[in-house]
Amino acid sequence: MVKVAPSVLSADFAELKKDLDSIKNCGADWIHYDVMDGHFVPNISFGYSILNDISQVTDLYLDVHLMIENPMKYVDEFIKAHASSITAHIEAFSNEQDIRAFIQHVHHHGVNVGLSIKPATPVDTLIPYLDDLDLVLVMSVEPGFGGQKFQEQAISKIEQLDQLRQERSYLIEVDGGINATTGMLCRQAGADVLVAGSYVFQAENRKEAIESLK
Ligand SMILES: O=C(CO)[C@H](O)[C@H](O)COP(=O)(O)O
Repeated sequence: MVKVAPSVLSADFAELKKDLDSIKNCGADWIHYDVMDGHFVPNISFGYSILNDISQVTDLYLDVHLMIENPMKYVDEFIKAHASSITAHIEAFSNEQDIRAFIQHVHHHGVNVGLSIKPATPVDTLIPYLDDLDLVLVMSVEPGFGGQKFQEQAISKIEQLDQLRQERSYLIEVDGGINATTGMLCRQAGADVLVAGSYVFQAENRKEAIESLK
């Protein structure tokens, strides 16, 4: 069954513990944690200290999505803050050696590792690394903000990633503009994890929203 990963970017930060408990009770599988630095994307969110606090009050899988320049500079802080997986953007690296070093480093610490692609980045850029990844994150909006419209080209990317893998060697995750309709299209294309921010957190009934994605 598909996993649902509500993005805490859309949570009420003054009521974070309450919101985390609410999405767990409503059937969320993972927490998606969007880290934005104001450079790689034009928005600033939160860092590793808040992740560490969250890790003390939930047992949900902590799916960290780094939308930052120089991911290697901060990765140890997110490992120490109990990330379950750490995904960085392939566009944030300047060469293949740095990408391989990042993957090896995260794995060395027993944490799952992923690479993400922006809407304009082709799946082919990921091919050299796929055998070493636990997760591939397809952005279906331009990273930076919640509440944007789903970009359809994500579907063919998910299909391509599904064809490239054997025995679900890596999970395919999709993020941005996910609701019951777009979520269904992504599932049919082969997605395993649906990130949903506004659709879950702004729903009148979060349980129904999460169930509609599953
Ligand atoms: O990574 C993100 C933005 O960069 C968010 O996770 C994503 O946009 C989810 O929000 P929504 O479901 O409201 O589109």
